[in-house]
Amino acid sequence: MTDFIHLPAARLRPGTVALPGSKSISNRTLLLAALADNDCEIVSLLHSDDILHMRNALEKLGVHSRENASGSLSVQGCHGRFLQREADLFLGNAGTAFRPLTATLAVLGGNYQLHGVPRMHERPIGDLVDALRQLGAHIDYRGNPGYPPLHIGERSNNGQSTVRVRGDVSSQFLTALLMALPLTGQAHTIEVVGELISKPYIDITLNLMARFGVQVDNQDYAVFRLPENSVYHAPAVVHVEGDASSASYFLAAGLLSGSPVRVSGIGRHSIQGDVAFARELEKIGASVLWGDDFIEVSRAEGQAVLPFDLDANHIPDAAMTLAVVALASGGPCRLRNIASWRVKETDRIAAMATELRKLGAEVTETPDSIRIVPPAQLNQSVRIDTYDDHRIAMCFSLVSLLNTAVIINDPQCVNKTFPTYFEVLAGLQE
Ligand SMILES: O=C(O)C1=C[C@@H](OP(=O)(O)O)[C@@H](O)[C@H](O)C1
Ligand SMILES: C=C(OP(=O)(O)O)C(=O)O
Repeated sequence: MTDFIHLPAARLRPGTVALPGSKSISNRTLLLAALADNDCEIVSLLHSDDILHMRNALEKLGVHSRENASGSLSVQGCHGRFLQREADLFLGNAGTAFRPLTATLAVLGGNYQLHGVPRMHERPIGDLVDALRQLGAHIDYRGNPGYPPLHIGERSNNGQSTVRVRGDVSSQFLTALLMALPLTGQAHTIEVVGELISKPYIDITLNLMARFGVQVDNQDYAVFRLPENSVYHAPAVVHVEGDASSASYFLAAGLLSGSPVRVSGIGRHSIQGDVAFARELEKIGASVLWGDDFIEVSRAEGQAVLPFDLDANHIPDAAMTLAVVALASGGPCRLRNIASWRVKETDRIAAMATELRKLGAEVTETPDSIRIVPPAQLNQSVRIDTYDDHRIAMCFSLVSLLNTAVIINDPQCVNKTFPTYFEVLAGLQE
């Protein structure tokens, strides 16, 4: 039986949402804290499936952590070497756990099985495996070549000091390599082959590595140099920012409803590229207020939501929210340079096209873009399928702010990054 949530057409009151922690920062911080040569307290960590997969994996690898009365998590660093040299790790559909753990375990060596949900076994990892093999890593594909599940064995030698990795399928391969290479103790150069996508996620990686004491020289996102004798050393406390991709639903709600909606936990100094979503909203009619710890979006009376044509490569996750905003724009909209959508939780270009058409939009897809012509009037009470993709569930919930009731199938898929999403959205309603 399909579970679903019925969202009646709704109006919002002005309100504030305290964002859950950033998925990208939470999983990077957990791994770096685990590898550090000291202990670290992590504040405002995200609680969701993707983070549980990383935490469970680290526990199986022998990393001790403790939840404090305040809700923070203390992690005991393992000095760049896991106690457990054999483990079977189930990582769900968490790219930010699967890719970095693959690189870390391949560099450290051992006897490890890494697997996930069926969709994870369709998400490419070959470019990362090819890069790790240049370092002498032993990795076998246990299913289809180029995809999980993987077996990781002992590393045979120190391999090359210059490693080449493709950057045009997922930036997570480069992130994984960057975080793992300091564990060799040697100097390394990474050369990125092909144009790197999703660049702002590399900024998050480099920012957090620097906070853990490892400075990487970034030459135009094409060549990265890591110094020898690097050791991760944790700051006493790391505060995880609110999740900027999760913020996109509420910021869009501010534009669509016109009622001021504020998100707290991120602000003008955020290290997450997805805060650029607010700037894109500003270009299409939003009024945006930037604080140190909040972003607020509203729309002036009489101001329309405008159509757009955007290269969204820098904000692949938040761009899905724009695809739904397009329904309110009164004209053709296009999102370009988003080929990576096809290899994420589902084929997101195909899925968004199918679901937007149910609402009456005319949609054209290419291998790396989507064009959306909104209908004069949206179809009522459409059932949106979610393809086990949290972002499809969250972005289509915004249809309820367009005088249109909508049904979202299998809404529990939001557990990947935002388990309380529908309660928080309901809390903003009049
Ligand atoms: O490094 C990260 O934290 C992420 C990188 C992005 O993936 P790609 O680099 O595959 O686009 C993004 O879509 C994902 O949700 C999180
Ligand atoms: C692509 C995403 O997830 P992952 O970290 O699994 O790649 C996402 O959250 O939109």
